[in-house]
Formats: sequence, C-alpha cells, structure tokens
Amino acid sequence: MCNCVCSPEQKQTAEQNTEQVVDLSRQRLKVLPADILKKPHISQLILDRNRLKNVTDLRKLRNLKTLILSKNELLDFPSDIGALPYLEKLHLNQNKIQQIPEGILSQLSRLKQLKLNNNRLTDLPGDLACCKELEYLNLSHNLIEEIPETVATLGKLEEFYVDNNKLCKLPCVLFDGGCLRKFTARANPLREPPDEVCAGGLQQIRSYFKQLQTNESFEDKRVKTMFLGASMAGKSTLCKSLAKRELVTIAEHDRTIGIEINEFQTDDFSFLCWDFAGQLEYYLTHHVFITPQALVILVIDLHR
Ligand SMILES: Nc1nc2c(ncn2[C@@H]2O[C@H](COP(=O)(O)OP(=O)(O)OP(=O)(O)O)[C@@H](O)[C@H]2O)c(=O)[nH]1
Repeated sequence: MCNCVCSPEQKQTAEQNTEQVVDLSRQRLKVLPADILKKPHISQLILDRNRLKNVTDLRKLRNLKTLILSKNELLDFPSDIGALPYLEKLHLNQNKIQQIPEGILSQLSRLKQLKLNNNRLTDLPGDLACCKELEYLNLSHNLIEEIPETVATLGKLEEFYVDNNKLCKLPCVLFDGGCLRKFTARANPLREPPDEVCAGGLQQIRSYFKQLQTNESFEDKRVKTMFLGASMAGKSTLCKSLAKRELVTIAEHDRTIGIEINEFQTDDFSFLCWDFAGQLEYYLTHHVFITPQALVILVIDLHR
C-alpha cells in the first residue's frame, strides 16, 4: 500500500513496479473472470483448485511471471501461454492435458519451473529443449513413453521427475554432466537402466551409463533370488544350504519371520537370496519385492 502523496502518473509507475498478485484459488471458477484480463500489470496469477476447463485471452496478461493453474479440469494446454514471454513459473499439474502443441514452449525462454505432473501426456514437444532457463521439471504421473534426448540440453535443469509413466528407457545423455541433482523415475517399466539401478538413485544411474559408455562390459553380476513357497516347504533349508555350500538342517520351530536375506557367490555371480516367510499372513507383501529381473524359486514339499 502506497501512503505517499504522488501524482496519478507516479502512482501508475509505482503500481507497475510492484509485483501484482491475484489469488483466485479455490473459487470454483468455471471461466476466467473478465475483469482480471483488464489488469495487464498482474505478475502472479493463482488459479489452482478451480473448475476451469479452458483459459483463453491470457495474452492480455503479458507481464505474468507466475501462472498457477494446478488442480483444474483443463483438457488442452492453453495456447495463449506462448504469448507470456516473462513467465518463470508455470504450474499445470493435476489437469487432464493430453498434449502440448509444438511452438508454445519455445516462446518461454525465461521459464524456470514447469509442473505438468498428473496429466495425460503421452509425449513431449520437441521445443521443450528451448526452455534453457528451466531448473525444475515435473512430468510424473503421465503416460509418457519416451524422454527426448534433447532434454539433456537443458543445462540448468536441477530437478527432474518422471515417476509413474510408461518409460522403458532413459536417455543416457541426460546423466552425462549437467547440473541434475534430483531425479526419480519410480514405477516405470524400465529396462535401461534396469529398475534396480534406478532405485539406487541418481548416482547409480550415472555410474551405470558411465560404465556402458566406457565400453567396459557392464553386467550387474548380482542376481536377486526369491525363495517362495508354502510354510515348511523347505525354503530356508535350501537357501541356507546354498549359501553355506553344505546341507543345513533347520529345526521345525525355527520359522522365518518376514524376510531373511543371505548371499552366496559363484565364480561369476553373486546371488542375493531373499527367503520369504511362508505363512499366509506374509503373502500380501511378496509382490512388492518381485521384480521382472528377479530369479524366483518356488519351493514345494512333494510329500504334502
Ligand atoms: N526330510 C526333509 N526335511 C526337510 C527338507 N527341507 C526342509 N526340511 C525340514 O522341514 C522343516 C521346514 O523347513 P524350512 O526350510 O524352515 O521351511 P520354510 O519353507 O523356510 O518354512 P517357513 O519358515 O515357515 O516359511 C524343517 O524342520 C526342515 O529341517 C528336506 O528336503 N527333507
């Protein structure tokens, strides 16, 4: 609030210089109020948690630096966003957007933060790579099948999230240098790098690709081995006997609680043996540990 005595012109200049924030979140809005569009000096427009299905005429708010449209019902990426050259923060998460047309993101050369998580995107536009100032990008919970290699040219990208998509592969170049310090890709059908490497975090992903690049024949020589079967089938006996390389006898009362992990080596491989408790009450947890790359040994007592 300006308390000084000033001319109308001075007042206007002061208004232009201050950050103008309009917060219309949680208003159940279905359309953008027309009077907002008459305020071209707005720099932050907060419209999250409304019922907006589309927003038009945003180009009238040319000075916007922050636009928050999270948790609405947007079906399309608002094309007018391309006419907001000063935009630094754009949140469009939790909508129903299926596609980002080419030619919009290339206009956003100052964009630093882009949230697009929880939409229905299947792919990404090529001009995402034009957002050279981008530091934060969240694409989690979409239907994306491929991360374009050009994302690696976003030299200022520090945080990148792609959890819960349909990615089978991550681009190697993304992990080669750059300033990425936070990255997650949980719940994807990943094969390259394997899920287990991804679970180990950014450092493991980097070393996986590094070893691939340096042409060292990289093989993860640890084999995750699961022993499953009914209670008393003989899982622990088999698991421990393999680990000790001799027959181990286990007393009947010595039941496995939850999971026991043992390791044994052969000349070429290291087997990480996960011995699951066979009692019914533990069955619910088994699927969490069984991944496509794991070796599963089903133990059955043929006398029963
Ligand atoms: N005779 C015979 N007994 C076995 C054999 N394998 C296991 N046993 C016995 O069967 C009992 C149960 O074996 P465990 O290896 O503990 O069975 P488990 O499947 O790990 O059982 P939970 O801990 O309940 O999941 C133990 O008393 C073992 O000594 C086998 O090949 N022959």
